[in-house]
Amino acid sequence: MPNLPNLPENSRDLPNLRDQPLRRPISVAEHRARVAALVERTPVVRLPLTDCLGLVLAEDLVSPISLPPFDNSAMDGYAVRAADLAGADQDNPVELPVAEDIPAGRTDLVPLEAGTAHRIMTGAPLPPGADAVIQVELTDGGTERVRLFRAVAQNSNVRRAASDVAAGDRVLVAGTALGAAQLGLAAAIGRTELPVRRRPRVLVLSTGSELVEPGQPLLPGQIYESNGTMLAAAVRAAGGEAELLRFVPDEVAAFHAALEPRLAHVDLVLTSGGVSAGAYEVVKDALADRGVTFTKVAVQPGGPQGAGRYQGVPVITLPGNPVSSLVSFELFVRPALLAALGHERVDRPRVRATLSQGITSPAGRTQYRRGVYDPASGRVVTPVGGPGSHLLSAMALANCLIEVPEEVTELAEGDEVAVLVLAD
Ligand SMILES: Nc1nc2c(c(=O)[nH]1)N[C@H]1C(S)=C(S)[C@@H](COP(=O)(O)OP(=O)(O)OC[C@H]3O[C@@H](n4cnc5c(N)ncnc54)[C@H](O)[C@@H]3O)O[C@H]1N2
Ligand code: MOO
Repeated sequence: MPNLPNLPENSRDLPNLRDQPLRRPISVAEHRARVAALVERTPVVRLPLTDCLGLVLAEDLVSPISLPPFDNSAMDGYAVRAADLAGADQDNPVELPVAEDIPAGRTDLVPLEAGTAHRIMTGAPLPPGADAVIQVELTDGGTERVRLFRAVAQNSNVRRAASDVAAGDRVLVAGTALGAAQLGLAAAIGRTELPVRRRPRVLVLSTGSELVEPGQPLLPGQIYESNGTMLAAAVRAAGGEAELLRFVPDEVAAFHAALEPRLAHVDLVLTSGGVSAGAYEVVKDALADRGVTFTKVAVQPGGPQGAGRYQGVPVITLPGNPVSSLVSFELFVRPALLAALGHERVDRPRVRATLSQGITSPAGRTQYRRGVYDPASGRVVTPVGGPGSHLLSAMALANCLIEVPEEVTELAEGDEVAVLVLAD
């Protein structure tokens, strides 16, 4: 019998569905704190700027140089002495000889003599003696002699050295998230590497004897493995490195054989499936009483959860239903990964919005319904799909989660709700 856990031959020997002690579920906040306490900050390393996007600066960044490093032109035009253009206008242009041509990148500076102009390009160094630049549009563009049709004030179109950054300035503080502008600034002051906390290495392990590799034919009872792809993407989007291990069957021995050789290389193990109340709960069977605590969390979706350390390595066990897996990643794992990287803000933006239609929610559980939030339409949020945790296509249409508090069982059209914004 392919792809089945070790079924006893005699069905009377089948394992029992688990006795579930009727313990009160723990709150979302409690489980979140439990997961957060498990995942430590990663060590500080120096990485090339190209590898730093989305990471967090671990030390203040001090500039060894000024920006701009030299006085330079803000326009394509002519470097002049403003006094030489006094009184110039369309009808009475001033005509000057063009003594030099200064493209950007020219490094030998010839002083500007009074009564002359240097043709100069944007970003090129201002010659000593010049105190203004007149843009080419206000001239006849001459190369030997130039007619200048406007007077200019001193310092016009001149970008002074150090007007952006002075040598010795602290340009970024430790804890800054590195996006395009911050990485651009680091390069502009001459850095090739930055000190950052390295990406947490996460083993994403999907269990389930029913799982088949996408692209292969499906037999009745089989489905394509999707949580691995999804959770690995979520890990990467949160700044982690994901190692993906799919198709671990619902057999404890196979689970251990797959997991153990990888433990030494990862900061966190993230499993999906095998944690609820069935007869073949491989993750629970393999890890309960070995450092991982399995609990019910008062949340929908994402009720059955586990967290702990196995052989010293943090393990978070997510439920197998795809929407449960991703919503619990959002609530519990993503904040922990961001904190491991040193991010100060680990939560999604939270906004108030108005429901476009009524929804219901189970008592005693915080519900996270998938929604489409449109800030342009007066902050309206529209639920997509129902509450079912298999409704992955609705999750793929959603850009937010609608939070319904534990004690609320019914909301009407027009009611105000809290929304966690996942994407624009
Ligand atoms: N008697 C009870 N049954 C269930 C309970 C309960 O409290 N009592 N909880 C339900 C809830 S809520 C959830 S969520 C699920 C969680 O179950 P498991 O974590 O054990 O997950 P599985 O049973 O392995 O799978 C659930 C579902 O998801 C599909 N799945 C699993 N892994 C993948 C994957 N990698 N890619 C795509 N799809 C996957 C799997 O085929 C199942 O359909 O338990 C409820 N039951
Ligand atoms: O809590 Mo389960 O995670 O809803 O389907």
